[in-house]
Amino acid sequence: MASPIVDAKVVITSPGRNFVTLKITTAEGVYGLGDATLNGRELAVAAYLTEHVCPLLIGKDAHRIEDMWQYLYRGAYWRGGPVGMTAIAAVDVALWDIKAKIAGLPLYQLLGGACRDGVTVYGHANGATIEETVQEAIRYRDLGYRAIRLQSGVPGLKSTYGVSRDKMFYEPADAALPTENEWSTPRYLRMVPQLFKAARAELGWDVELLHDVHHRLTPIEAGRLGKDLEPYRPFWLEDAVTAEHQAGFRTIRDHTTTPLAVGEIFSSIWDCKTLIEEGLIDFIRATVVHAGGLTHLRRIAALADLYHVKTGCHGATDLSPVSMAAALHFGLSTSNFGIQEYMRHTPETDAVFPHNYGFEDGMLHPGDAPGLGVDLDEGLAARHPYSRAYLPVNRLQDGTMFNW
Ligand SMILES: O=C(O)C(=O)C[C@H](O)[C@H](O)CO
Ligand SMILES: [Mg+2]
Repeated sequence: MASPIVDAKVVITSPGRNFVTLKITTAEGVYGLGDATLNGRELAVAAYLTEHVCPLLIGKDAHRIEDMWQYLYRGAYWRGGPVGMTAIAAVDVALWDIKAKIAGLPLYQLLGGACRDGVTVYGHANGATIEETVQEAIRYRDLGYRAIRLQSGVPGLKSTYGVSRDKMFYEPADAALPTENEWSTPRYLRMVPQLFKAARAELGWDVELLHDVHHRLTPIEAGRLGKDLEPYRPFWLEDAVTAEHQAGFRTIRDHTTTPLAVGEIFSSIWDCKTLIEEGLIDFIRATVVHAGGLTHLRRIAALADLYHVKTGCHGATDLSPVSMAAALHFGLSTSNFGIQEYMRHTPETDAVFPHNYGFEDGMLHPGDAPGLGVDLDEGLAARHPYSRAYLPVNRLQDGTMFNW
């Protein structure tokens, strides 16, 4: 039985940070939500959806999710890219939400059912110094986290990626024009092994420790860091080199057994096909909102499974609760799930997006409400108008423009 789409609209709200949400409604009055947030470029996706995608949806059958995906991807001559793939993701997730609501089942049941008790997540411990970061990691462990990402300030640098004032709610998109960060690879490479040594001494070995390089090393520098960290058995080293320099991962692999993760900025399976097939990575971080939705992320995971690569989806605050819920339904039902990033949203964001998922004992569970289990309070959303916010840019200490 068909469920014709009668409305598709974009809601932009900023309860502390910007979010773009697509709401699709069917003739029966069932609606589904899809996240379309692309940090710092939100209005580009909003316009793409409103001007070029929403008109295509009206009258189409909401149940034909695969066909809709192919229509929007293959049917568009200009394929791929973060803006287009985020827009497709929003449609895709909203349609899965609708289908599961109509079926009266939590979405993970339609994706094959649970294959684990919950979705193990990692939290973010950070501090201005190694001591502060380790104290934060202890706090996260005491909150029940079994996996913790460690990011610390670097002596001699006035600011560093991953270190924030507010410890629970890290928000890098912090200004109406980009903040300028400062970077020194030698200073950083001296700090990280000391951080892991101190963390293992205090936390022991029962907790997984992760680290995000945030695209800042050359392959040989990353190989050196991976080797230096081996004694402390990190769960992964993330984005060790720029994501587009795929051959760089071969060099890193030649020098270290530290597991490698990449992919939060990937838009499609084509961005990670070689990395997966050639065994150059251990975790693929492609995420539901930026890689074409659940339909496409499941394809990526299926390819990765063949090569023993696990998922480790991006889950920063710029992925709205709609994306977090979709990631949890996906993680619960995907056999080669590895870990899920979990940066908590602020209470203001949670109020705009009331949701069913909950954290217990180091794991999130999406809950058993039909669909995604997330709603959008449009009245409240309207009280938080869009406010332009950029991610920072980064320069070396001599002023050279660098990767952020
Ligand atoms: O969460 C991570 O691993 C990140 O690297 C966070 C990103 O910088 C952030 O989501 C960019 O929008
Ligand atoms: Mg990252």
